[in-house]
Amino acid sequence: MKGVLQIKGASGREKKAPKELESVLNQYFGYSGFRGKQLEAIEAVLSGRDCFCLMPTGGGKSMCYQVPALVKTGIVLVISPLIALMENQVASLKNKGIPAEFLSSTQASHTKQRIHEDLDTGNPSLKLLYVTPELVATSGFMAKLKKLYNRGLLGLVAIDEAHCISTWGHDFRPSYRKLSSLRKQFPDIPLLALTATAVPKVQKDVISSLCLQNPVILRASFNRPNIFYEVRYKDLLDDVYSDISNLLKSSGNACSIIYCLERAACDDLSMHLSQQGVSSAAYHAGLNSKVRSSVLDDWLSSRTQVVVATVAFGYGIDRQDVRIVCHFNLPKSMESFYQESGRAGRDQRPSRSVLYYGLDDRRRMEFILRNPKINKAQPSSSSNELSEKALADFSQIVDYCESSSCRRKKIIESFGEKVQPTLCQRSCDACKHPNLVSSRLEELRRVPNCRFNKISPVFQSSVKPAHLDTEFWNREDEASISAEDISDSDDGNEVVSNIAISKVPAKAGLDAKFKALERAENAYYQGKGQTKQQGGGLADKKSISQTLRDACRKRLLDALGQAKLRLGNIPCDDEASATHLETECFKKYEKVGKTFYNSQIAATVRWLSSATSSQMHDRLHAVIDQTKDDGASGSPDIVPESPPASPKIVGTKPGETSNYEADVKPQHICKLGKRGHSDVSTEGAAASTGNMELPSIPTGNMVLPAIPTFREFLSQKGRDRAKSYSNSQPSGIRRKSSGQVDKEETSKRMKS
Ligand SMILES: Nc1ncnc2c1ncn2[C@@H]1O[C@H](COP(=O)(O)OP(=O)(O)OP(=O)(O)O)[C@@H](O)[C@H]1O
Ligand SMILES: [Mg+2]
Repeated sequence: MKGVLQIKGASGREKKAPKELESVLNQYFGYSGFRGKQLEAIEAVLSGRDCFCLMPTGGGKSMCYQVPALVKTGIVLVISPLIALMENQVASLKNKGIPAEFLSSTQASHTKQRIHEDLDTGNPSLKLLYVTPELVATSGFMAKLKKLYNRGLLGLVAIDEAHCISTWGHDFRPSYRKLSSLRKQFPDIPLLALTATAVPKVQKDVISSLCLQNPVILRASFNRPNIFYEVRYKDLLDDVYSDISNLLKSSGNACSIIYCLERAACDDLSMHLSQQGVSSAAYHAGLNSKVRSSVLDDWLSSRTQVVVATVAFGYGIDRQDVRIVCHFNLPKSMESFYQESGRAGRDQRPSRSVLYYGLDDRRRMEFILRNPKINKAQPSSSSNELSEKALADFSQIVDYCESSSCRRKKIIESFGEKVQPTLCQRSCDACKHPNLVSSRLEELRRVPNCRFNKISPVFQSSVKPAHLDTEFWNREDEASISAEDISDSDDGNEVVSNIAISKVPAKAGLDAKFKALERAENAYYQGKGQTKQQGGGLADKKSISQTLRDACRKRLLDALGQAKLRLGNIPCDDEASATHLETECFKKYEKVGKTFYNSQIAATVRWLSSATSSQMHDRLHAVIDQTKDDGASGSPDIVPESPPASPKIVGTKPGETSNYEADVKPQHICKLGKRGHSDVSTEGAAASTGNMELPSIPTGNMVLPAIPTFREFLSQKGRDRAKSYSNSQPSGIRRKSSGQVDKEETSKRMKS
């Protein structure tokens, strides 16, 4: 290699004048001066000190160990979390004529052998060696390092992405914890810990976990002044796909990254963008490595404008001129968001971060985060603690989106840094267009509450969501590390990566997803020690208790009393009628369980609040007949009112038109018994929720609450939302037609 400055002794002080260091920077990297804390970090390790260096994403942390490698005796060992990251840096160093290699199971054995042979020589040619934390933990590799150290050939150990060592960090990696022995193994070799994303608690944790001794602590500001931050609200957009594609088109084919939570969403969005004329490709761990590297190559060489990716597209992607980073789904924490959005504008030129906030996305992420796998590497942490922490981290992102105050300030303060009020200079949407942001948030608040709060038992469960296909960590890369490289690896316990692994193919149709949903629901009940309805009895928790039945009968009795007040005398015994109605509900749903039973009771109460006399008569005829037969009532026969002209909606207020009228489907028509007595079809065991209005069943002159199928239940919910959302929208706001919302929301829900 050309002109490396040779200095005696790997350890100890090897001070260099800043001018000399600058000339090395210029000679090898072509940069005229150091950025941020680079020089201080380099000087610290050259003086033999441990150093903790916190610099923003794209701040140039790599230089803090690359320059020392060129001026220091011995090899710089770089510990890095991902093979992709190592490959990328090694290739770029080699291009500059700097002898660098990485060791991983992905390399051919002859390459590995060549590297090992070089390390074994008295004077290795290598200046930088990149390895995974798993490899460092193996006894074989540690022995090799010891040999290097004993021969005075280990110059510096750099731990990149050092926040991975902390369980409080956003990408905790159990194998990083093994690095705590480095300080003891190599007492006089400087350790350099580098990270962009560490709150004060994580900073302390990193320093103590690595046992850094009297380290030089360098903290640059987290501020990325060249990034404009913006949030867009999916629920207020006509068409999020068009919005994104317009955004990308208006940027003039700029290089961009879009992050999605799920693989299927990447494929889907990439397809939509391509259809709308944006050059894009999907990238996720579900694609084979050939496809992934060709996607990456095309993007790096500008043949593709946009990569639509999961977090698999992350560390190590060092394209300097990324102009836009979009989040199509919510990131899981502010740290993840900062890392990901920080991939924009590494060349320090103006760039954008656009986060698409959706209420459904929020619920989905909350569900995922509620289900962390117990991390055995941390016996003190219960799954509840982990989940609480994850939810607390996530709430910062929700706050970022749902607040009208400066986005930049929110980001920076989340890392514990104080912010001057004048810092932003209108470089976020909230500072640039405060009125617009406030009014959008107002609109968002008018989106029905149920979107925030109503979560089905499935989504609250502690079971693994079989229908989710998310990526929080690049598993593929980890999986590619062979047993040879991983000694006693505990990555199987990794918290973040195990949260959701799909068993449903990404492109599974709606039916498959329904089935998966049902399976998840079954698993939920099993997880609760309960048996779902299939063919038999219910375990205690799900069964309909006598107390519940009595309470429901009382509820029906009250509703019946109100109905009688409204309609005048109806010749039926109240107690018997309430019992009759309750028994109907019970018979229908005793095998299914109390959720459906409760819903049916609620539907019946609503029916009682709007039924006509003739409808009451028809439904309660058995009780009325009995009353008459018993001679308990001397009232004359009821003269039925005219049947409703069109099917009515149970619970619809007088004068209110409904979207449902046209939707009553033939399969719902009840079989009529004698005198119009209904026998509601039990097809599809599902029911309304307490606040859902369901289509009634027209049966001649009678209207009964319908029992929708599971599918209808979901699409009804969509219609319901669309209706109240459109009611809540001020005129002039663009909105979807209810049918459109219905279709989209149902399919969105199913995608989740
Ligand atoms: N002094 C400098 N002057 C100009 N460009 C620099 C300088 N130092 C580094 N860079 C460039 O900045 C880019 C980002 O550097 P680097 O990858 O080291 O950032 P990082 O801090 O490690 O970011 P991340 O946190 O995302 O890993 C690289 O392309 C690098 O070559
Ligand atoms: Mg880096």
